[in-house]
Amino acid sequence: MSDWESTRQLKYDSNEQFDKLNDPLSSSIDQTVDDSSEPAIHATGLTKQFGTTTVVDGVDLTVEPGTVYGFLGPNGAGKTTTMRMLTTLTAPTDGEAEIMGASVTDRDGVRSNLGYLPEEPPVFDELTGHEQLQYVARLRDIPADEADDRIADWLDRFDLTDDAGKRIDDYSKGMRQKIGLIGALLHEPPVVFLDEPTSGLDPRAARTVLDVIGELTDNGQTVFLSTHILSVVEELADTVGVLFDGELVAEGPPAELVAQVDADSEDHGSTLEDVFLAVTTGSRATDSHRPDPRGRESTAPEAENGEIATESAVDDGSTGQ
Ligand SMILES: Nc1ncnc2c1ncn2[C@@H]1O[C@H](COP(=O)(O)OP(=O)(O)OP(=O)(O)O)[C@@H](O)[C@H]1O
Repeated sequence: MSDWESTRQLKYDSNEQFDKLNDPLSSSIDQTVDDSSEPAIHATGLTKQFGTTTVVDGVDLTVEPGTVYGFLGPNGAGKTTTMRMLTTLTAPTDGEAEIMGASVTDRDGVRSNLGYLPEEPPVFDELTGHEQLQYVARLRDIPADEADDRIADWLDRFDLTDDAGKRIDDYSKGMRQKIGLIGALLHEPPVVFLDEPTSGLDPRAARTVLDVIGELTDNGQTVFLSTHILSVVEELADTVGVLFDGELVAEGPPAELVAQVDADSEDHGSTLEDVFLAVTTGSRATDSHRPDPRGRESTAPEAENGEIATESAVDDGSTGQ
């Protein structure tokens, strides 16, 4: 086991803005899943700085179509920031990323190919659940008849039919989460980004979400899944990426990562939790030569000061829109 030190744990208010996620410009309907060999998600050197603080640092990743990519990392590692760059909600400071071959700087080209469920579901409290989904369907240019059918099916699937006429203001956290998830999937996007999709859900609803993710990939859709629930990743992910202090410090099929930790510790019976603990202990600032499970030696720069950027340096998310 390594001697890496404990990681810094920085938090911030990451409320998303509904109109940025469901923008009328992002017209989309019946996206045809691209069956070419083009990656669904491809990023090279993806970097984000807030002021002088680098929170995502040169991330390279490739996600093949029809697979689940499990995105792990400690609180404050940069997962949400990475997802916001990949979903065009914030502009990279450096590096490039493509979704289904379209650059994330090409907002219209990308947004039609993706669905995103952020940590805070983008819903209007004053609408009913049904109205909210109709609104999303209109933004996504889904024909009314088709939208009605899809909405009815999803509401039924998530046990929301009887509550669909109630204002979202009166919904529980889990009900809001379900509406947010349906909104992300309604236009059947080729690539879906899910940030803690089972958050607040009861076991039955959480199981439905996991089943749905399996069905999405069966259908050729790609799922980029950020969660702290390792059993979900173990069950679903074809590839796991672990982000730590803004760097992708481990990546591979779960079984391979586990086998590597087994080998390193000369132990058996390691789990994904052991992988997580092994690669996220210590700090990037002090471990410029920590072992890299992807076979690279870290080229981590000197210590960031670890401070949260000042207000003036905060990205308000308006960039890249
Ligand atoms: N707009 C912003 N301005 C300044 N700093 C920010 C901003 N957004 C994020 N950060 C900082 O970037 C770092 C990464 O945050 P991010 O939300 O991406 O982490 P995370 O891995 O998603 O964390 P969690 O698991 O807790 O959700 C944190 O230190 C956070 O304080």
